Amino acid sequence: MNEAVVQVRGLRTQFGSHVVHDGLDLDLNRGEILGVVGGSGTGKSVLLRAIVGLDAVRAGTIDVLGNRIGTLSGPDRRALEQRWGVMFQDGALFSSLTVRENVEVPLRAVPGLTNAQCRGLAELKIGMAGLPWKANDDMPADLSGGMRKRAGLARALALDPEILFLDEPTAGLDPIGASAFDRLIVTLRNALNLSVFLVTHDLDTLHACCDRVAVLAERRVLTTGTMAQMLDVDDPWVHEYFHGPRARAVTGKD
Ligand SMILES: Nc1ncnc2c1ncn2[C@@H]1O[C@H](COP(=O)(O)OP(=O)(O)OP(=O)(O)O)[C@@H](O)[C@H]1O
Repeated sequence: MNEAVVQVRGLRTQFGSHVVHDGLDLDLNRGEILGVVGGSGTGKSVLLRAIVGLDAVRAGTIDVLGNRIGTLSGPDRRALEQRWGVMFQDGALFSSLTVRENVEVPLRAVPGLTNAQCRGLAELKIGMAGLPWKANDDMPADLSGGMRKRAGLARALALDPEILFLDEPTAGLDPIGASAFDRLIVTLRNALNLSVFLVTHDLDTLHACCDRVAVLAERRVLTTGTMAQMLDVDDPWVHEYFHGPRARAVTGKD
């Protein structure tokens, strides 16, 4: 029996008169890597931001690890935030802090951790994200795009989260860097028993990482299933996406 660590029901989000989601339902099950795909502007990032409480919800409910988003007291909300990590598309690092200091930011909010413990834990997470120790003292501006993403991942892992939210983790990476990042996501999921909500356009990432895919279209989740199941979905966008030339290049099938 699947345990949903994220459960979205009847979600409606909108900015002014622009409705992004309407009646959207989605589950992220414990231990799975769920790929969230959809055309540009279908609301993948807004969905991620709504789940972690950064974008307002007009209707519907979002439960994360049994807690209803939008109803929690300050301390409960902060306690819940410590159980997830978010890696935004550009890494969202503080430009005036070193990589280690960036990763220390969430650790500093934990009562009882000494400076030395924060430092040690930050260095551990930076190593887990696949960065060399030399990167600890680098400023974000000194890093390549791929290294910045790994630094953002290290920060997302800082508090030993149960859920990892990744917004287009391989966007802008060269194919070798992207496939290394894909492998890292799977390795970390397996080692840390993470549940992963992964927004992506990258078909290679879907194939390499994802147990299930959710397709966003028409303001809701149009379909969910395995990559194999996506091949049989009778919808023009889904068909083009999973059977188009780029999909054939990934699978090697005509
Ligand atoms: N803060 C905001 N204010 C107004 N409109 C917004 C805001 N954030 C997002 N939107 C709009 O919501 C829609 C969905 O945006 P979102 O970034 O979630 O799309 P996406 O599916 O992630 O797109 P892409 O694949 O291009 O990154 C877009 O039309 C966008 O312009």
